[in-house]
Amino acid sequence: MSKEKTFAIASRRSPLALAQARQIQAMIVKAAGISPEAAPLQEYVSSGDRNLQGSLADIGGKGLFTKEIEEALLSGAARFAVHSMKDMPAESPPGLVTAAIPAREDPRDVFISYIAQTPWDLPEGAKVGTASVRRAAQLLSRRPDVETVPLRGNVGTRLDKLERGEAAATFLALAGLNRLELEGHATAIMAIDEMLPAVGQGALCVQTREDDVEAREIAASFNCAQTSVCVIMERAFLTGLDGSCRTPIGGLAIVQDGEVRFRGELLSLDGRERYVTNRRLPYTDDCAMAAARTGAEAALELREKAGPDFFKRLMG
Ligand SMILES: NCc1[nH]cc(CCC(=O)O)c1CC(=O)O
Repeated sequence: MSKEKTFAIASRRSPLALAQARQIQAMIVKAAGISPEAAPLQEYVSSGDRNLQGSLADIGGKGLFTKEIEEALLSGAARFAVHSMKDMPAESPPGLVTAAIPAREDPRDVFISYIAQTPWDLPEGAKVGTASVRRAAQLLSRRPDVETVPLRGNVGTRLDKLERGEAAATFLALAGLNRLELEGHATAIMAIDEMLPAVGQGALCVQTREDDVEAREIAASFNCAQTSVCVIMERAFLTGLDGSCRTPIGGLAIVQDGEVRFRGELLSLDGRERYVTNRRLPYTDDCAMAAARTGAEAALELREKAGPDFFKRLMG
């Protein structure tokens, strides 16, 4: 491939975003046979990173962390963008596509605390810091006595806040800790049936302009077919329920023994209501459409289980 061309990669400026972008940079360099200088990282400060007060749900939900980067792609300033799949809105903005979903990192959450080994042996009434309505509801469903308090900021900031005693414990995605080589901070890894991860957790989204055939071809070479199918199923599930970030929703698909195995759950904010669905689909080379259908059906099942007033109660 041509050595004159540059393939700038747009990323958020947080340490995690940059670590993710560097991983993708290595894949691009290898796939395109270019030098790292031909695929420089470009850093952007997103509106989500600038407004760290309040809860994520209050300041505008999904899309918050991706807008500036998408503009860089559309203007041609960058050829690739790297995002956490978990932070991506349901639909691609006009003119952009998801060109690759590389192999997923560990999707599980970890528990971090200086005073307890697991969430189940926290002292009564302990303050647990999390800005995630999902993690809060999942915790409260089994530990209704604990108090959840907001804990915001990037991974490093949250670890610092915990150390300073702003909360007795917190939860973080293991994928993020692994990418930052901070996994030593984990006190315990949460089992999937204790804390079902967020849809897309641990997966990355490599975005390009729709008409950038060259960039799309490079990205396609490191797409992971299995991860893509899993993410398609999970995101169809999320879209079928609510993509706003304001509803406690977990969803994870895994390819195992020739099947895509999906588990999804919907909770009330206080964790007292919890609705679960499990699905299986034979895994084939062309099961993406069926995966999307399965995810949507799972969402419909939970809508029916939760009842017509569930979302009204949630907001009210
Ligand atoms: N919402 C922020 C965010 N987006 C992606 C990750 C972790 C990495 C991943 O899930 O791929 C995190 C931090 C966290 O939840 O601990």
